[in-house]
Amino acid sequence: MKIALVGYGKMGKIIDEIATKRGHEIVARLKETPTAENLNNPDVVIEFSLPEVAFDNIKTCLENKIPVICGTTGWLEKKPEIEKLAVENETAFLYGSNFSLGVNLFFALNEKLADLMKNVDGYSCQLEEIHHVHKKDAPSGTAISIAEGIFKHNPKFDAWKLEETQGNQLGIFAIREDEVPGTHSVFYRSEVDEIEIKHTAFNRNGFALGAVVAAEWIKDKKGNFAMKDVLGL
Ligand SMILES: NC(=O)C1=CN([C@@H]2O[C@H](COP(=O)(O)OP(=O)(O)OC[C@H]3O[C@@H](n4cnc5c(N)ncnc54)[C@H](OP(=O)(O)O)[C@@H]3O)[C@@H](O)[C@H]2O)C=CC1
Ligand SMILES: O=C(O)C1=N[C@H](C(=O)O)C[C@H](O)C1
Repeated sequence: MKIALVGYGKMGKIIDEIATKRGHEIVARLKETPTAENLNNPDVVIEFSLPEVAFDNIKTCLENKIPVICGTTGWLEKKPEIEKLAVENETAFLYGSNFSLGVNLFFALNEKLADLMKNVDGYSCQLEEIHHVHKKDAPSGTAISIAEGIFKHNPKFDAWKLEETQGNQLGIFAIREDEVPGTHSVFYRSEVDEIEIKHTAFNRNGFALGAVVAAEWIKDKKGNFAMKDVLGL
């Protein structure tokens, strides 16, 4: 398969190595705005860039009828527009706040726990994410997905906010520390105990492998997808 990498920073470089080992050809490695010319006719684009450029980058790819796998976080208020473009251009789009298998299992576990806790009194809920100091957005895209998983099952919450939980707003502590690749926790605390579920990434390889697997999966599809479709979760 021919893959164009849009964004060639920490993630783009690891995706390059993994995709090449899996037999794919990398036809573009872009640190700038993609165009029909510099994309070099790929089967799929994998987009890991910056929050402020992701929307325009994805739009250009979809308008050129190229399927896009996007891992860039921090631009999601415009996702409905992108999903419309994927349909109008008869191509495919998949956004994942986190492409690792472990986090996608964690998302499912979080929803199960949220469903159990919805009728239990006496527990407060709080999220925490820890990332490296270079991260541009807060809270992380993964923390937002975890919060949305809780909203789906527990009607006590319908919005998130940074810091502490308050009323219907689920709190997310966003901590920036050294070179931490990504740690996410959900806490339910009562006066007598605490339940914690936690995912810790040891490095970025799981994110990169998931993005390549998603690119292999989406190649001949049309429409809008999520990582749970790829993994059958
Ligand atoms: N979904 C997931 O599983 C994961 C998502 N992420 C997310 O992916 C994104 C990228 O992460 P990471 O690789 O660590 O970030 P980096 O900052 O290391 O890389 C960003 C890259 O984008 C390049 N860039 C700048 N402007 C443009 C442009 N207009 N078009 C294309 N590329 C451009 C930068 O170039 P230059 O260096 O020249 O500025 C750089 O190469 C972040 O939003 C992060 O949160 C990260 C890990 C996992
Ligand atoms: O910026 C990162 O590094 C990461 N970003 C994603 C996010 O915002 O959730 C995924 C992962 O946690 C690493």
